[in-house]
Amino acid sequence: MSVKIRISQVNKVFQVNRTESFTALQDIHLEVRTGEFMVLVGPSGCGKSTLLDLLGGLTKPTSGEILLDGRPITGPALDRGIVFQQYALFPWKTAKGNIEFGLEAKGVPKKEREEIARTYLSLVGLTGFEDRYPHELSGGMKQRVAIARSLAYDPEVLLMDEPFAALDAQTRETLQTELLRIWEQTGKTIVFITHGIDEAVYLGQRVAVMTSRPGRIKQVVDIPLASRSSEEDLRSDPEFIRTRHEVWSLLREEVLRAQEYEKNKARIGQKAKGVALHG
Ligand SMILES: Nc1ncnc2c1ncn2[C@@H]1O[C@H](COP(=O)(O)OP(=O)(O)OP(=O)(O)O)[C@@H](O)[C@H]1O
Repeated sequence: MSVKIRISQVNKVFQVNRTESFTALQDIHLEVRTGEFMVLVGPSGCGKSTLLDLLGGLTKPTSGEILLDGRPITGPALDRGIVFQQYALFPWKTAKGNIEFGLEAKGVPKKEREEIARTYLSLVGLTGFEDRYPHELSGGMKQRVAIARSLAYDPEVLLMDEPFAALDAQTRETLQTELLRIWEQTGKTIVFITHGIDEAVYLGQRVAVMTSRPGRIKQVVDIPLASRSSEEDLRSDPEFIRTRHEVWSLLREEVLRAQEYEKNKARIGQKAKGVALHG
C-alpha cells in the first residue's frame, strides 16, 4: 500500500516568552498509508492537536518535513478536511446551507451544490433534515453535518480532532459505527485523535501512542481485527481485549510519567517560593 502522509523528524517548538520556549513535539516519524484509518492517542497535552494542526497546514513545523503524496504541506487546502470537537457550523445557515457554503466558494454551480449536499447528508443519515438550522439539531446531528461538510469537498484525507468527545455515550457509539461505514464506502485516509482507548481500538487499523512532554511517537500498535461490522460484539472479541490492553498499558506509563512531572514541577515551585519567602 502506498504512503499518503509521511512525517519525518518533525519538531514543534513554541516560544512561550522572550527567553522561554516549549518543545511540544520532538522527532516525530510516522507514515500513514493511503486509505488507512490511523488513530493517535496520548496523555492530555502531549501534542496530538499540535500534530493535527501541522497536518492541516494550520501551523508549520519548527523543523522536519511533512509530505502529502510526496509533496510538502504548505498550508490548508481542500485535499484535507478537518473535523473538530466543536461543530463549528454557521448558526444562520441550514444543514444544507452549511454544506453548500464551501462548495459555493469553490465555484460549484447551484444545482450541483444542492445535489452534493443531499448526497452527503444522506451518507451521514440526515435525509429529511436538510432545512434544519443548527439550533434545531442535536449534538450528534450537528457533528454529522460537520462530517458531511468535510466530505462534500471530496478531500483525500480526513483529519478528526476528538470529533465525538462532546457527545453522549450512545450517540458516540452510533457515530463511530457510521464513520467506519463511511470510511469503507469512500476509501478516505483518516487521521483521528481521541482520548478513548476503546474508541481508538474500535476505529483504528493502527493506533499511534504518543509520549508525554515532549510528544513523541512511543509505539504504533496494529489492530488486527478482521471485521468491524456493527452486528458483531467486537468489544468482547479476544483480539479486541488483547490490543485494548496493550494500548492501555502503553498509555498508562505515559499518564503516570505526566503526573510525576506535574508533581515535581509543583514541588520545585513550592521550594522556590520558600526560598523567596525566607531568602
Ligand atoms: N500556541 C501555543 N503556544 C504555546 N504552547 C502551546 C501552544 N499550543 C499548544 N501549546 C502547548 O503544547 C502542548 C501540546 O498541546 P496540544 O493541544 O497539542 O495537546 P493535546 O495532546 O492535543 O492535548 P489534549 O489531549 O488535552 O487536547 C501543551 O502543553 C500546550 O500547552
